[in-house]
Formats: sequence, C-alpha cells, structure tokens
Amino acid sequence: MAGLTIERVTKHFGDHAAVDAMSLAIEPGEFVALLGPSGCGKTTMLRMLAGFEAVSQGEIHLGDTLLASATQHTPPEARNMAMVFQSYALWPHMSVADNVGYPLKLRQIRGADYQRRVAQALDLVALGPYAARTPQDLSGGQRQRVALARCLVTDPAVVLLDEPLANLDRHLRASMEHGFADFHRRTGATMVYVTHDQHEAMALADRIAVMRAGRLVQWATPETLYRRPRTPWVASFIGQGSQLMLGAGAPGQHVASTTLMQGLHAPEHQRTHTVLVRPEHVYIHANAPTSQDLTARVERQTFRGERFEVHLRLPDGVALMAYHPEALHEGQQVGLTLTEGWGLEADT
Ligand SMILES: Nc1ncnc2c1ncn2[C@@H]1O[C@H](COP(=O)(O)OP(=O)(O)OP(=O)(O)O)[C@@H](O)[C@H]1O
Repeated sequence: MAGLTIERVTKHFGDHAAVDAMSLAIEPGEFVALLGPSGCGKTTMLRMLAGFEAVSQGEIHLGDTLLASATQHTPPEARNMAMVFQSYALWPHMSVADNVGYPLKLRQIRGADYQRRVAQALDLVALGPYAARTPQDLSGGQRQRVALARCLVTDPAVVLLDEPLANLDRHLRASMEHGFADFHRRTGATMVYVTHDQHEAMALADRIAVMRAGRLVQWATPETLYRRPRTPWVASFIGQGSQLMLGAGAPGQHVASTTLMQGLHAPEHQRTHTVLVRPEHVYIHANAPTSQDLTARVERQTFRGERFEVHLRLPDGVALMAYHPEALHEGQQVGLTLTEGWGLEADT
C-alpha cells in the first residue's frame, strides 16, 4: 500500500485552470472522495492521477515515487493504478471471467496463476457463479462489480473511481455503496472516488476533498464537513441548514445558544457574522409560542417518514429550517430555541 501526494497541482486547458494549485496528502489505504459541482475539476484531477492527462504545474507522488510534474509523466500503465468508469467499459461479447482476466493477459499471466486470480477477484465482488455469463446478461450493479473485479485483479496500489454509480437507480446505488465499502475493507487499497453527490461521498469516504472552480475549499472527514464547514458555500453544499446574520459568532467556532439568541436580536448594522444553524439545532415549541424570546411562522412542511422538515419564517423575514416529530399547521406561530450554531468565514 502506498499513499498519494498531490502538491500544488494545476491543469490548464488554454487560459482556463480546470484544477488550480490543488494539494492533498492521501494516506495509504485511505478512501477519499473528490466532491464538487459539475465542472469543478474533479474528473480532471482524477485523470491526472491516472496519467491520462499531464499536469501543467505541481507534482504527484505515489509513496516515494514521482509520477508526474511539469517535466515528467509516467504513463498510465506504469503507475500501478486501476480506474473504474461510469460506463463500466466492459467487453460486451466476452464472458465475465474473460473481462476480469483481460488485464492479466495483457501482462502475459497465464495458466493456474491466471485462473486463481480471476476466481479470487470474482469472489471478492460475490460474482463467482456468474463467471460464464456475458455482461449483457447482468444488471447494472453486477456490471459495475465486474468492472471492480477487473480493476482488482492486478492488485493495484490505488483504485480510481469516476462517478461509478451515476448510471444506477437510487435503490441500487445504496446497495452498491455497501459493496464499495466492503470492497475497500477487504482489499485495503487506496481509493479516490469522484462524485458530485454529497450523500455518496459522506457514506463512503474517510476524508472528502470539496472542490469549487478548480480549487480545494475544504479537506476533512465527513463529520467535520457537516459540523464545522469552513465557508457558507461548503455549508450549503453539505447537508441542510440555515445561515443567519448575527451580531455575534466568530468564524471557526461554536456559537452557544444564549449567544445565538442575543445575536439575533442585535441591531441590524451589527449583524455582520454568518452563523450556520443546522435543522436539528432548532427546537420548536409548538404549544406555548408567546413565552419564547424567538417566534416564527410555519411556512410549509414536508413529511419525511421519521420526522417533518419544517420551513419557518422569522419576524424579520429570515428563513429557517427545523425538524419536528409531529405535523404543524401552515401559518401557525411557534416559539423557537436555537441550541447551537457554527461561525463561518467568508467564501473565497
Ligand atoms: N480536454 C479538455 N479541454 C478543455 N477543457 C476541458 C477539458 N476537460 C475538461 N475541461 C474543462 O475543465 C473544467 C473541469 O472539468 P471536469 O470534467 O474536470 O469537471 P468535473 O468536476 O469532473 O465535472 P462533471 O461532474 O460535470 O464531470 C470544465 O470547465 C471543463 O469544461
């Protein structure tokens, strides 16, 4: 196993920097997601790791080995990495076993060693009984597992995955998420996973690199991104919540309930601090609203099974989102307690 180091990597297409001075130190065996909206440079970064794109500036190392710099480019086949694509890229007329074994044939591995490694890779994705079928006779999820087995068979140090679940329906995506987590546990490979789906990234990754317009905006565990997002943009990209302008709250610090409540009542010109309040930190007093310092009107609510998602409006017009176990009435006045907040720094 080896870690990957990305040092101030930039990729220009003409005048446009698709990736701009990106740095990440990925630990050996870590499962990392590159997350961001369409066009933020995730795929370009992954393709530079794979060696399909040259870097314009910066360096990429695998362990102690320099793979890429402005003056050096190790070709993809010499990087000991494997890539899984959204489109699976399987050979339609070859059997599942032949698809999986193809990279071994390219490396002149034959005979008993070949058979053993194909069988092991198929077992790892629970497709042993499907070895003789062709990909056409498999479901989308099974095809993606064949693609995984094929990338494993060569024992790569790093597995790169480019939106591998994008073509699957929601139900299958959830079960494949378990499949990927299991696959990662069993192989211990370093994995870099590109997605624009925050739920997928949060469910799978040890750490997430959040990208925007070619730049890294935050590099942290899923829990840290949710609880301690750096900027308003990250806070709105990850999870739900409301961003309030308050007369209190320092960037990068928790804001206690009393400070929050006082900060909300500060004169408008003093309300210069952006504070994130997640819905689970908004407590609704449905029965005695007038005894509360803070009141709001219920604008609408959505039933989510285990709870209602409630959209509220404060007297000064600010929107706030909360969860509540029971149905409320639209237009109803409720009292609120904000139990905690998180101070954000300005977007860069
Ligand atoms: N070969 C290329 N030539 C010119 N511009 C490119 C090329 N590849 C990507 N780009 C541009 O670089 C930027 C980043 O593209 P990239 O595909 O890396 O984004 P992404 O975050 O993976 O997006 P998506 O989620 O839509 O795949 C985009 O503006 C894109 O148009």
